Amino acid sequence: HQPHQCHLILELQAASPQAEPQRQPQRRCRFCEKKPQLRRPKTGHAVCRDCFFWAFEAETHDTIVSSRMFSPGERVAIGASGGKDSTVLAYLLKTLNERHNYGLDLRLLAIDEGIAGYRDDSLDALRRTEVSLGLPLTIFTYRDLYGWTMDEVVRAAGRRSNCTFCGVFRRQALDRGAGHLKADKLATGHNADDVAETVVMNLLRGDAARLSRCADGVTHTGGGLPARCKPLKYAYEKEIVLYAYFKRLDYFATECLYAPAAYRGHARALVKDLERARPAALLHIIQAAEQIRFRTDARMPELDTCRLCGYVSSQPVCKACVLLDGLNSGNPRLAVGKSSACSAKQQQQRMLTDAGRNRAQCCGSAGARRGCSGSACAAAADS
Ligand SMILES: Nc1ncnc2c1ncn2[C@@H]1O[C@H](COP(=O)(O)OP(=O)(O)OP(=O)(O)O)[C@@H](O)[C@H]1O
Repeated sequence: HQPHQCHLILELQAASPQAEPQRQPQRRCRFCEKKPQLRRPKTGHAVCRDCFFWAFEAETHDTIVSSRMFSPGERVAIGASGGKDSTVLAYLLKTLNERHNYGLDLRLLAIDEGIAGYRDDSLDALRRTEVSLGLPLTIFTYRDLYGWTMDEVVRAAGRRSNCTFCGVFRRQALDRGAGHLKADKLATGHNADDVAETVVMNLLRGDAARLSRCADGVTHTGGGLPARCKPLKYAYEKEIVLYAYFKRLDYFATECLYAPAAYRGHARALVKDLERARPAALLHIIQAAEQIRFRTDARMPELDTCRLCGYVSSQPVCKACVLLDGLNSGNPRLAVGKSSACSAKQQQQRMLTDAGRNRAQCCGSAGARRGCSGSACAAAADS
């Protein structure tokens, strides 16, 4: 485990019953006769290691069953980065699939964004997980899908907007990867902290459309894409770290070299603060978001398909294609910036005209086979 994760473990151990003189030390685990080894960050219960495993696994099973996340016979692509959340997710899905006979065909799906010294190392950890869990791993790279690595994007666009590029590309890359694997579902390791942050962020942005679905355990993207599932949506990040630690799971613990997005950082700090004051706050934020109902006449964006790459989009041209166009035309910042509705429309119109011309000149439907890296051709290659 890397230093910052060890720090978290020490912090958690410091909060354990043995180390807390002012609290009455508990002699017995909350659920059995054994000595407690930790205090659960989520519930405050003093528990032994085995009962912690049992509770954590039972809660994940309950999340899966209560939201009817999977059906027997489905192929599930697990978005796996080699980090703690997705490593725990892969381990849990394999364990629960066998224990409860879900009947799922599990695959590991990784996206290599091309960040030297970060993703290459985490993929090494993931390859070890592939072997230890015996789940087949497929890796897609930004370089192959978009013609750019994130290191190159950062060199071209600077560090201010790197999370925008990376997030938009990764979302689509995971959809494309899952489509390639013919997966029915795409499971990700988003945990309770991630979901609570997203709820707060969407609330602060006044983004009603995203707020209405960001706390759902299963989200249907439409357009023939596999539904996205979050089996760890009620699992606290601290408990995921403890679970991985006690199970001795092999994962890569370093943060991305390109700092996290500024705005999400505010939401994260706020949520962590609230959790410190009252641990149940995370769950309450998620449960509150699940209950929100929108007026039936509220205008929601209508989902369609991008006319360039064929993936789901609420605009004629999707965000990934717009960002890619900015990079390829040497104007990456323009693509990220908040352009007026009018100039955004003009840019999309120009892209559609250019794409029509290019396709007629070089690609057609056979373009993908000839190695064109344009997004329209990449989509044709996928389909
Ligand atoms: N490069 C990737 N390849 C495949 N899946 C990914 C990748 N990056 C993120 N994901 C999926 O999205 C989830 C949330 O991503 P996020 O960027 O928040 O990472 P994280 O919280 O560090 O998770 P992890 O600990 O799994 O890396 C991950 O748990 C994983 O399922």
